[in-house]
Order: sequence, then C-alpha cells, then structure tokens
Amino acid sequence: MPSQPAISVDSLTKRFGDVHAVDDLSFEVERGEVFGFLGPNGAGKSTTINCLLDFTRPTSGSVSLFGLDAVGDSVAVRERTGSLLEGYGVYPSLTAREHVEHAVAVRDASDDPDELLERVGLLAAADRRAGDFSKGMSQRLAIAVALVDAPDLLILDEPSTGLDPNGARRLQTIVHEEADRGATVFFSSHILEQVEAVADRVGILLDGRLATVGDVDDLRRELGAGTTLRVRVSDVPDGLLVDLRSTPGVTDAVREDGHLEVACEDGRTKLDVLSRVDAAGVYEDFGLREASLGDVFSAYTEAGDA
Ligand SMILES: Nc1ncnc2c1ncn2[C@@H]1O[C@H](COP(=O)(O)OP(=O)(O)OP(=O)(O)O)[C@@H](O)[C@H]1O
Repeated sequence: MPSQPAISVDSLTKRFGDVHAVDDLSFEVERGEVFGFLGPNGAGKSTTINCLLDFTRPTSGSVSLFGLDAVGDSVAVRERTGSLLEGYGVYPSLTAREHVEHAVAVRDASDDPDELLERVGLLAAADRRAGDFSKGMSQRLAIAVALVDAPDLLILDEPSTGLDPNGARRLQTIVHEEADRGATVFFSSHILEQVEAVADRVGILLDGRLATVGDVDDLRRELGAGTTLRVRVSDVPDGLLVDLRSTPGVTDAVREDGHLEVACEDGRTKLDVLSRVDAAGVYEDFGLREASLGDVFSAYTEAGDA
C-alpha cells in the first residue's frame, strides 16, 4: 500500500464571520518533504496551520496527517508532530533548560535538553529565566522545544521571526538536518528568500487560496530576474499603478486589458507586488512571462501611461 502523505488538505475552508481566511484550499505534502508555505500577512497561513493541529475547526473540508484525521485523531497527530506557532509564549520564571526538560517529560522522550539548546545556539543562556529573553532568544527556545522527541512532522509558523542572521542560518541547518533524518518539514513565511533556501516545494497562498504550488527550482527560475509578472485584476483602482511603480525593485508597471504587467528585479519584489495588488482587493490570478526586447521597449515608451 502506498504510504499516506504527511499532510493532505482537501477543500479546506475556514470563515471568521464574513472573512474567508482559507478558501477551498487543497494540497498535499509528501513524507520527507520540506514544504514552504508562502504568503503575505493575512493570507491565511496561520489559520491553515491551526487547522492542521486542530486548534481551529474547519468551516468545511478536511485535513489529514499521515492518514490521521486532524480533528478526530488530533491526539495521535500531535504525538507525531513538533510545532512552533505564532505568538509562542514562554513561562517567564522558568529557565531555558527547564522549558526543554518540561517538554521532554511531557512527551516521555529521552532527548538531552542541553544538546537541543546547543543546536539552537542557546546553551550559554540555559540557566537564564526565559522571561528576560529577547524576542529572538524566545524564538530559538521555541524551536528547541519543537525538536523534542524527533517528531515525524515539524510545523513551523514563521520560524524566522525575530532571528538575527546567525539564528536564521542555524534554522536553515536545523531544517536540513531534520529533513536528512527523514522528517517532513512544513513551514510558513512571508519572505521568499527564506523559503527558497531550504524548501523542496513551495505553495504561495494569497487571500486564502493557493496562487501556485510547485518545485522550488522551477519557481525560482520563474520568479528569477528577467521575468515580468502578469497579474489578472478585477479593476485598477486609483493610485495602484503609482503605488506599484514606487515599490522598491519594480522597474515598470503598466495596465494591459484586464491585467497589470509589472517588471520586477527579483522574486522578493514579485511577492511584494502580489501582496499590494491583493491588499487593493483586485487580485484574481497571476502568471509570469519572460521579458522580451519588446517589453523592455514598451516599458520605456509606456511608462508615462496610467
Ligand atoms: N480568530 C479570528 N477571528 C477573526 N478573523 C481571523 C481570526 N484568525 C484569523 N482571522 C483573519 O483571517 C485572515 C487570515 O489570517 P491568518 O492569521 O491566517 O493569516 P497569515 O497568513 O497567517 O498572516 P500573518 O503572516 O500576518 O500571520 C485574516 O484576514 C485575519 O484577520
């Protein structure tokens, strides 16, 4: 029998009142895969993750992990999953080591707390009260706790929040190490560069829907330098083109039929553009196109048109 995917999301919808936080979302993550879940603020990443871990119940649709139902089998799911959620709160009076010791005891695991603290670069602060930690130190501690008991699946919501460059590098190493031992890693971010550095595949979430999902190398090529973003929009509100043209990394933005053609210097800029179009409430779809000499020409000649 083929093994079940690590994560299977099937027509997941979650509404909060009038807000469609997640809208008919479907995708799968294979075992052993590192999957980057990318999207701007408010796209629905945390809501999806909360549904994976049964902290939020779907309005409709379903989620299963290793073939286990996220709602009905949530205890079994959590036993196999290490997670780092947004807004992880520390116990102010406990030391870093005590946090990890507690997690090891709760999971009935045999990890050496100091080894985990060493991996996240927090060993020197092992005996300090977590209440005195900086944001980045708390984040490192949360990562150490997520690693307890070598989980089959790591779910990390914006794990690089607050990390300095050294911490971000350590995180990348940890993700590689976890994948090497066979774990599945699912992590969200709103920063393309952080995702593409470690992910095998990436899904881009916009407005609760997957705008695209695919191999990170393909996406990197598509989003790489020299391509033009073609965004289908329902309307072009006043000021949007001006806003896009003043976005750092955008070399030109023009309107063409029901589309915006936006020339961008790099992948980060493209994500920024999608996010701005989305924020204007007119995003429908996007595609990418190699820039031709003609594009370059029209970019220069049409730059004054709105
Ligand atoms: N408990 C809630 N009650 C009402 N609305 C909510 C709730 N949780 C999320 N939302 C809304 O759902 C949408 C998606 O939010 P979500 O936190 O999932 O996005 P996100 O992609 O994780 O964003 P960020 O990168 O800012 O964390 C937003 O419009 C948010 O305001």
